[in-house]
Amino acid sequence: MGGTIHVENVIKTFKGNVQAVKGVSFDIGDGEFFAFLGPNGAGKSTTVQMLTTLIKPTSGQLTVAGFDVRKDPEKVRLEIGVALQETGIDPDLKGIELLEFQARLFGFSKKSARIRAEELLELVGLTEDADRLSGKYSGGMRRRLDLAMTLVHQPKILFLDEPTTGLDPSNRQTIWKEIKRLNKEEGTTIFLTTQYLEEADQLADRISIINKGEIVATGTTNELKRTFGFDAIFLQFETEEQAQKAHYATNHLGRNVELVKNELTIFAENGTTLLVELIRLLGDQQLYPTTLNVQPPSLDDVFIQVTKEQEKEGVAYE
Ligand SMILES: Nc1ncnc2c1ncn2[C@@H]1O[C@H](COP(=O)(O)OP(=O)(O)OP(=O)(O)O)[C@@H](O)[C@H]1O
Repeated sequence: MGGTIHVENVIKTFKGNVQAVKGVSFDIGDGEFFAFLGPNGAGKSTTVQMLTTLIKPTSGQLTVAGFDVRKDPEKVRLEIGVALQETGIDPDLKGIELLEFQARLFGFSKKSARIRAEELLELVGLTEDADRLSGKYSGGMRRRLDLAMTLVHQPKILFLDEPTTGLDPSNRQTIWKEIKRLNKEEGTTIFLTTQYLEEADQLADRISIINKGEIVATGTTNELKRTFGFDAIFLQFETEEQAQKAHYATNHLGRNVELVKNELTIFAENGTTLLVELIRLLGDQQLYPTTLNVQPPSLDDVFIQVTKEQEKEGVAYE
């Protein structure tokens, strides 16, 4: 079973009949790096809280590392590490003390707790700050300490809820590097929620996007981009008049054509194939752009597309 997660038809209704999660299902394999994305209020935290045994589902099944979260929450807790948005670090304790304390909670002897604490401080680059009060740590240092705390008992699955929010690029890179290492070298299953789509794009094997309590897309980043994203062909003309003419000549191409002053953007499933026809059509009208480039879809485009389409049409993709 290892670090697997199985979620089937899970519903969570809060008091006041707020249905935060509406029949969500997904599977995560042992050692997989999974990113869970969605707009604010989509149901990400609620799902994470159910998986980490902090709240109970209204109905449906959640199995983490082979254990049912409802029947065996204690067993689940021993297999997982959880770093939530709010760090629960006591500011009046030193970095090393916090880690030793955490290790003792997981049954380490005094001596082995000290050794484990030192190992972890080294791992997250905080050895030199071991004896400083954690309350004096910077935001980035606190996040690294928080990550170290979740690793004390070598969990099979790590839940990371927005681990890099508010961090500068260099601290973000440090955290990314460590999470990547844990996943690739130690085979830790990672469940990541993040508002940085670029982070999910670079790190995750697979992504699910949740919107209004329902999963609207699941796949590798490439699959999602192929299915939901469009290439953007960007053209710039010398004058607005030329751009208007070009707009008129190419209006039927692609999915959508946008004109802003002397710039034209054509969105299409396969932009490179369309280029030949586009250049022919423009040539027929003696229209020659001063700039032309094709941009592949980004995960941002996918995100906007799947969360927007569902709002408009109530369509659910999977
Ligand atoms: N304890 C609660 N009682 C009532 N409603 C709740 C509770 N917790 C969450 N909700 C509601 O459930 C919905 C989903 O919230 P959730 O926190 O899971 O979203 P999220 O995707 O994590 O959002 P964010 O990105 O803003 O953290 C929201 O409408 C929220 O207001």
